Amino acid sequence: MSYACRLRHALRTPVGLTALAGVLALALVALLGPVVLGPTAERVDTGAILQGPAAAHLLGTDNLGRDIAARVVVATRLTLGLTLAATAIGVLGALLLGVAPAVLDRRAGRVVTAAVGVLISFPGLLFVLFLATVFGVGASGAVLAVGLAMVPPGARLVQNLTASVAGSEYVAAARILGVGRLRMITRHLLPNIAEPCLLFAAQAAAGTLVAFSGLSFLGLGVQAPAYDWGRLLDDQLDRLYLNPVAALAPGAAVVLTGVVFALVGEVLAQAARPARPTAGGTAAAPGPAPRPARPDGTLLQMHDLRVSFPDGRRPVRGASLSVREGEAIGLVGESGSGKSLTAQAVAGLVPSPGLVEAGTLRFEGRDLLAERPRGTALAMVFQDPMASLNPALSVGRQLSEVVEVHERAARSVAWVRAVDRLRAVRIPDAAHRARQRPHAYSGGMRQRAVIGMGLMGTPRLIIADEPTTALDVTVQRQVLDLLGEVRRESGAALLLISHDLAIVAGVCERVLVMYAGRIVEDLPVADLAGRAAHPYTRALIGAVPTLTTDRDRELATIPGRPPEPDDTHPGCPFAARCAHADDRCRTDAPELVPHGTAARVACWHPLTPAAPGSGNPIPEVRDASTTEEATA
Ligand SMILES: Nc1ncnc2c1ncn2[C@@H]1O[C@H](COP(=O)(O)OP(=O)(O)OP(=O)(O)O)[C@@H](O)[C@H]1O
Repeated sequence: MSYACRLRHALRTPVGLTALAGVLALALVALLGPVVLGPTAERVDTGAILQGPAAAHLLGTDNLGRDIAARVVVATRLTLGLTLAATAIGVLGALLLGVAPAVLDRRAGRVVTAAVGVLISFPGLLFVLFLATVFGVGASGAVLAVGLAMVPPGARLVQNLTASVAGSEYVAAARILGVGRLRMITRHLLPNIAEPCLLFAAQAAAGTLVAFSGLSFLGLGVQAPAYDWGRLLDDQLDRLYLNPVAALAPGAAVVLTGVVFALVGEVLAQAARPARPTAGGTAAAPGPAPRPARPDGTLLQMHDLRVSFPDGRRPVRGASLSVREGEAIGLVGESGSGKSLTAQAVAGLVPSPGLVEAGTLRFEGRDLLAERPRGTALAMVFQDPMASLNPALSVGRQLSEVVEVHERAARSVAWVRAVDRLRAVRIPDAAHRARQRPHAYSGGMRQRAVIGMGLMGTPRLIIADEPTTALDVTVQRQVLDLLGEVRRESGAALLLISHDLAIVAGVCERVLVMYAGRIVEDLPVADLAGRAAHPYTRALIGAVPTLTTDRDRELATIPGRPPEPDDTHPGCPFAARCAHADDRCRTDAPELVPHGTAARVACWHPLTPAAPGSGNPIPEVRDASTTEEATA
């Protein structure tokens, strides 16, 4: 549903109708008031000075005999005009300073954040009075003072909101897509923070009205002969006990208008509220023309990859792997072993302040430490499809954007391709569904849409990081089948990250086992059951439930815990949990070296192949029934 549709819907609610009536009434009074009652409000009548309420003068008269009711009505235009001008300054300033840290480079962003932090520490009222004095007494000085005083708290709010959106996967995906700063702000950041920002703007308008009236009341705002509600309040306050209605009327006008502003904010925010979804993501990166991969067909070449953080954590400690054209490789390991960071290092998505170093990190022959992967050659599918889809954009728009940005394709052409790709990933009624936003999709459909997004270009490698973990077991199989199909049809290679050996065994040809930031074994899937040589791989296999697992026995678990990412012990990281470890294992770390004809292992005491039939057969892909049995 478009914003206009949601706004129409919100306006039909009781709050919406009240807000609409209030806005219409204010607009009417502001437009027609000075025209109809202007002469009455200005007419001096020395014969009727300081009169109380009567039929001729509903709220009485002032010290020049002017009709107070007419003056309150006429003052509406100036009061609203000044309030809206100050609010516009405040909101614009808040948006500019609030979004800046997310799009500027890190140092400039920090300066802006620090400046806002300093400004916000001044009490608001003092800040207004200080600025009003700086800009001079008068309406324009007061507009600037009130507007600028609103900037620091607004900017802090926008900064916080932007930071949460900027950390999402769809923004990361857009960033490596090469989406420009302006587009990033208008398409990805602002639409997703619109709801709280609109509420803030409405509250700010109400606050501005009060602040403005306060300044005029203090004699720092509007100056005679001009008048707004604040000035009228000031004029009548000393007669509060003689003619209370004359003093209260401008105050009541301020309160009622503030209520209308608040209602308007609620309606706008309601219309901007994205129905909260769930999402995963696809990322593809920009770059020049394709370069052939290495002649031996190696697409991704990684040697001694290290990812570290300034706090001393070193979650990836020398991972080495290679992926050849069209190959499907599974990367398995316990939670925290560094699988995701390895994938993020390839895509250039390691979160700040993580440091990525490597002996070699090449994709299509291109050094990834120096340049980004080419165009749409690399597609990423993340775990949570909702986090990688922008909740404020239709799914079709998000897919089209990939080719609009990369191939400068016309919108209509990009849209046709988006619908086609959604159809390819079996989204039913794709033409209609493309116009919907992600919340209207089921979890499985979202993940399929994310895979479709990866297919908008010409991916040579798809990195799927736990793509089925967030999904219901019944749709896991569909998504895995789809990944396999996509790979066969597009010829792309697949790096499938999972903590679940069964999933990897069902989809991949080769398995890499990761432990404490290193690859400890690399072997064909067919060898998993009987020929795994690393004790850790054997233990992982032993922990996989199968259809023949005795339900009355507890599943095998690996005793002990993996080392923490800041652990500095020398030797094999698995030594403390390994039944075969000796002194050498505890002091020297083994390298990943060839083992047999088709495998590599990092172990001083690789195990000999298990006797035929004694290995734990890995079930193809755990489906709903197996999982239920396993957990029963
Ligand atoms: N942004 C970060 N800052 C500091 N440490 C981090 C950060 N991201 C990850 N780590 C550390 O790196 C370790 C490995 O993280 P990673 O996400 O790569 O593990 P994983 O094997 O993918 O595990 P999981 O299956 O749970 O996602 C984590 O345990 C954490 O200690």
